[in-house]
Amino acid sequence: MSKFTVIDHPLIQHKLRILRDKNTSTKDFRELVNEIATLMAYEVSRDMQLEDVEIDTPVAHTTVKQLTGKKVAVVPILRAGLGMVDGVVKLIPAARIGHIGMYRDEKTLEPHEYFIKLPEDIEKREVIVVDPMLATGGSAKDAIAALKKRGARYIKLMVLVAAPEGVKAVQAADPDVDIFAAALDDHLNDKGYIVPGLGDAGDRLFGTK
Ligand SMILES: O=P(O)(O)OC[C@H]1O[C@H](OP(=O)(O)OP(=O)(O)O)[C@H](O)[C@@H]1O
Ligand SMILES: O=c1cc[nH]c(=O)[nH]1
Ligand SMILES: [Mg+2]
Repeated sequence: MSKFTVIDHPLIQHKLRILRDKNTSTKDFRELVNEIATLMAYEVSRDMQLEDVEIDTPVAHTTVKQLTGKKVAVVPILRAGLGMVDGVVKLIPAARIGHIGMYRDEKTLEPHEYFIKLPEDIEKREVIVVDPMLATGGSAKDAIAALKKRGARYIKLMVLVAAPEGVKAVQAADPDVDIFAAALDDHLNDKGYIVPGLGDAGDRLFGTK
């Protein structure tokens, strides 16, 4: 079974409270999604490997740590995942970016893939899939399956708001994929929206409704 971690740092909780408010503007919503993504990336990257290297400071010769190991690819699930990319890249500037386009049919709640473009060496990279919302889990599961089909092996999923249904579904389908969320909400309503949630993340990010 994969790990499910809620990163409930006070700064994240405070920013998420503003994000959830229906009166928050598109401009603020966009900024906050990126800010929370940056704070979460700090924790999501905690297990990155380090190696010892020797350097000279102005005062002495010493052994220090530097990053080694796998390079990173950030893969947003379009559209809403795009809102988190800059926030993650702020901390991991050398990351490559892949894109997976996915929309959820409003009636059936089934996900449909409409675009995919990944870094060529995706099989060697640690992949951080980003999407603000994990609802039924259908979109995340299909995105992960599309990545695995193309060779990706080291995958993490980072979301802002998760529903218990979505966490369970991804853990069952992908026991190798650790999930990180800023909050675990209560349930899904009959339209597949997370309750209390924050509404339609894509529409709020891009101002389309
Ligand atoms: O867990 P699920 O039940 O699959 O729902 C979650 C998905 O729904 C939203 O995308 P949406 O389909 O609204 O597309 P958008 O990002 O273009 O708005 C959200 O950003 C997730 O990708
Ligand atoms: O609550 C939800 C569920 C799916 N997608 C969203 O954007 N919000
Ligand atoms: Mg949407």
